[in-house]
Amino acid sequence: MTQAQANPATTVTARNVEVFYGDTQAIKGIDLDVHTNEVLSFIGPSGCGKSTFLRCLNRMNDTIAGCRVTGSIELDGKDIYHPSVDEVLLRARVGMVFQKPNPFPKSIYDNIAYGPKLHGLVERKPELDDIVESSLRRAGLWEEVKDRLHAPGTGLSGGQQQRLCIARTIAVSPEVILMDEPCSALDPIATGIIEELIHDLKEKFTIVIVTHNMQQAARVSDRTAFFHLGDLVEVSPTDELFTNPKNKRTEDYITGRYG
Ligand SMILES: Nc1ncnc2c1ncn2[C@@H]1O[C@H](COP(=O)(O)OP(=O)(O)OP(=O)(O)O)[C@@H](O)[C@H]1O
Repeated sequence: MTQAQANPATTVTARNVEVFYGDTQAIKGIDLDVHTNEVLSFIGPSGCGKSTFLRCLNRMNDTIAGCRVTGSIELDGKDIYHPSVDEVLLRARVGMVFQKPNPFPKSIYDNIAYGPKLHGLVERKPELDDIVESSLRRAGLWEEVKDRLHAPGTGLSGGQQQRLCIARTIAVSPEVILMDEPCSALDPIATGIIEELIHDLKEKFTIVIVTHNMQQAARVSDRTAFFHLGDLVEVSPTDELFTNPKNKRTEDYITGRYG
């Protein structure tokens, strides 16, 4: 085993994270490290807290009335819940792609250009053009849209729209990309394209993906975390989790005994 495998660099460190919606506890005392440049999948039965925990990682739960998060989450060793943290900047560093593609009602170009302009990442139009092109290329969409950059993003197919949303996330150079069931609204071909893209993206980004689909977790992720009733039951290298789970609850889930 190499040193890098023995001690992988960690981008996100979560300790004793609990989440409450009003008086109801959705997440119980979760400890988890997200390793740099890995793809980490969250799996588990509906309602087990995958999306809730994912949203803790860029403070999206702050936008939900009555939702309370306790414990600590650090990004590169810094507390993301510290009062001095600007949530807009945090969400640029920890970007998010949602279940349903949600391009802005703007042109393809402006969908990508919006974030870099908002965050003052560019001063001149040629630099912006470069970011738009490189983000679309990285998201595997450039060849399909390069001749219609000023057409509406909402005019693209569902799979193209999801790649546009990924390009929009990439355009502000995040460290982490959170994906909440990014393929659930897509057909199998579009899903395959996104899965290949996830594989390519991990070279540059750290990716955490919630998926309902165990085959998808097996295909795309380096490690998989199994959630059940608000607990993080097990996190293991993906092949180990599916072939040799450590926990009986994980085994019951992957063998289809519930879920
Ligand atoms: N906005 C909310 N207000 C109140 N309760 C919520 C809210 N969002 C989620 N919950 C509750 O928190 C628990 C965890 O839900 P969450 O959506 O995180 O689970 P999940 O594992 O992502 O489920 P699914 O796979 O069905 O998307 C559930 O009991 C759910 O009902």
